[in-house]
Amino acid sequence: MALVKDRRQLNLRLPLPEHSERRPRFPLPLPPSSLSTTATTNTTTTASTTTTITAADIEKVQVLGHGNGGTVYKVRHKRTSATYALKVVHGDSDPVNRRQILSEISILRRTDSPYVVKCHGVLEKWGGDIAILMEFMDKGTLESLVKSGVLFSEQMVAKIAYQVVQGLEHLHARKIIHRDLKPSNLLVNEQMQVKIADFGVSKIMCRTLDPCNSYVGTCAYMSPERFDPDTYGNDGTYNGYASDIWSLGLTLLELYMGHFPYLPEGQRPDWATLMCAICFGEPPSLPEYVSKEFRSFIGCCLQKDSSKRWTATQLLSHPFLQNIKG
Ligand SMILES: Nc1ncnc2c1ncn2[C@@H]1O[C@H](COP(=O)(O)OP(=O)(O)OP(=O)(O)O)[C@@H](O)[C@H]1O
Repeated sequence: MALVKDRRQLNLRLPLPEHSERRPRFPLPLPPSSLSTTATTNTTTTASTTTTITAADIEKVQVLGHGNGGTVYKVRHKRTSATYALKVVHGDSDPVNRRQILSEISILRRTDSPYVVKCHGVLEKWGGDIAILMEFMDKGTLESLVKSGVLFSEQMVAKIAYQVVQGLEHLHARKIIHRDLKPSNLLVNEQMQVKIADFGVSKIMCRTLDPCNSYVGTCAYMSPERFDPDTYGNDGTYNGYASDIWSLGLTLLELYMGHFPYLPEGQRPDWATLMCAICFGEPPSLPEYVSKEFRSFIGCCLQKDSSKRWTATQLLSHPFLQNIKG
């Protein structure tokens, strides 16, 4: 069932990465590749095949969206007619944005999961720009579906939850923390496959529980310990893995409720009020009529004390996700 609703857009970003992440300055070499990307400028090789794709092989079809410092295009491979998404960060863009796309490339190259958007390669110089060739997700983002009025049933939320938790388990096993999980960073295709995307502010942990005290990502989906590590974190630091799980809980709640759960529908967010609600208020909850499995699953994600929050691996065995086929 679809219901068109007038929705407000949350855009509460704290865009500056922690200081250490702003160095070194551009120009930077491309991160080492585990894909079979060629060294040739303007050339890339897909991960799954040995076909080499050059910039001349693809043509832009349309703009899909704009992110921080970059543009995502729908592109077509001229010979095969295969469709891809091409994320381009422009040559003259802010060094922070260039650093973020290099970090995103590095992370995408470490991942190989049906639940994480696939990187087919990197076009090192597309007219002076850096571009990532990705699989094309034809239904856009979960945010765009919510905004268009799609109402998600409990069953649909469970199917989405299963896929995102699988994606998070894959990332966390590789010590990758997403740090900006939200409906606009979850891509969907016609088969309702959901994949985690946008690793611009993600972090690869050197040690399992490295301190991770940076305010990056979107404030609205940040866990209490990211605002107040002393109260809700572990020895004044925060566990980034657990923080991704909090963002997952809020995201699923938003899908089901049709609006950002901390605010009544249509109310404009106010940063200070929101931060107080996250840190000092009770976590948002589901209406009474939902199943006990659904309520429990959200409760396991939205534990204010990060040490009580379930891990991605634990969530995969939660009753809410049983009987869901991947
Ligand atoms: N692989 C893809 N397939 C289809 N559409 C995509 C794909 N990747 C991105 N898009 C579209 O392009 C838009 C911009 O994506 P991008 O990752 O650059 O930034 P964002 O997540 O919207 O913003 P920010 O980078 O500021 O967090 C997305 O919102 C989505 O609509």
